[in-house]
Amino acid sequence: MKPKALILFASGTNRDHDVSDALELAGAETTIYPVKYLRESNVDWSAYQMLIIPGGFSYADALGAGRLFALDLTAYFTGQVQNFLAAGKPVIGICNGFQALVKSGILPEMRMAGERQKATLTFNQSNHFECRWVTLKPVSQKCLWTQGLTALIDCPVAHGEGNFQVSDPGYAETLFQQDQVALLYTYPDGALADGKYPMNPNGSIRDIAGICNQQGNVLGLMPHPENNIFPYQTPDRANRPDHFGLPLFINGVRYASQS
Ligand SMILES: NC(=O)CC[C@H](N)C(=O)O
Repeated sequence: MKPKALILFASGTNRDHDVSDALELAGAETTIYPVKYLRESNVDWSAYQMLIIPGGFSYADALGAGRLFALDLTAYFTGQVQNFLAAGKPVIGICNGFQALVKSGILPEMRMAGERQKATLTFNQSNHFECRWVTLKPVSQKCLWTQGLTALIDCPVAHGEGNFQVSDPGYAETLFQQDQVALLYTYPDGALADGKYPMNPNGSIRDIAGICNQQGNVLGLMPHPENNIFPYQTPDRANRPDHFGLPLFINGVRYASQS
């Protein structure tokens, strides 16, 4: 049976159909629900095996990108989200979704009440919106989404607040040691970006493009692998035919169908 993916939509979300296409191509059945509808209905989230928080400009990025979407997750849907996390089901937040997962305290690890935030996503170092293609190296073997991926992924970024930073400089190293760094920004040949712009498009510490939680089921990433799933989407498809974003979604769907 195809695993069912629940895709959340808030006003201003715009990559919901893109991620839906990627997941369906990877073998899932998807439903896009406006959070407004979810608040007013009694949809049973436990009928879904995957939870997706897509990219966009939810609530016009008011008070900081992803912050109000984060409130949806922690205020309106606390129980459903906690159940998803506790069950170890695959969860992915892409770009605005990553911002929501970080600002809700779900990533990098579940934040307890009163605990200090260990990481954030802030304004790009360039001080402007970055819309460009980047190359990613999948790293984490703990993260179910990136486990076993060997090929680099080419895909676009499109964000103003994608600069991943940590409150304690040592914490970035901890994330590496705990195998929570899922994806890194690299040069097109896979060499680390080493902070160099534009390979690292936003100034993220240690070239971190995506992280997972300690359990490895929740992935958050700034770039958009869902926008490189068909050959015609790649600007350099003659030379780089093997750097699609689809394998990441196949991993998530495979895991969901086994559990
Ligand atoms: N593509 C996106 O999800 C963008 C996220 C957010 N609106 C930003 O600009 O940072």
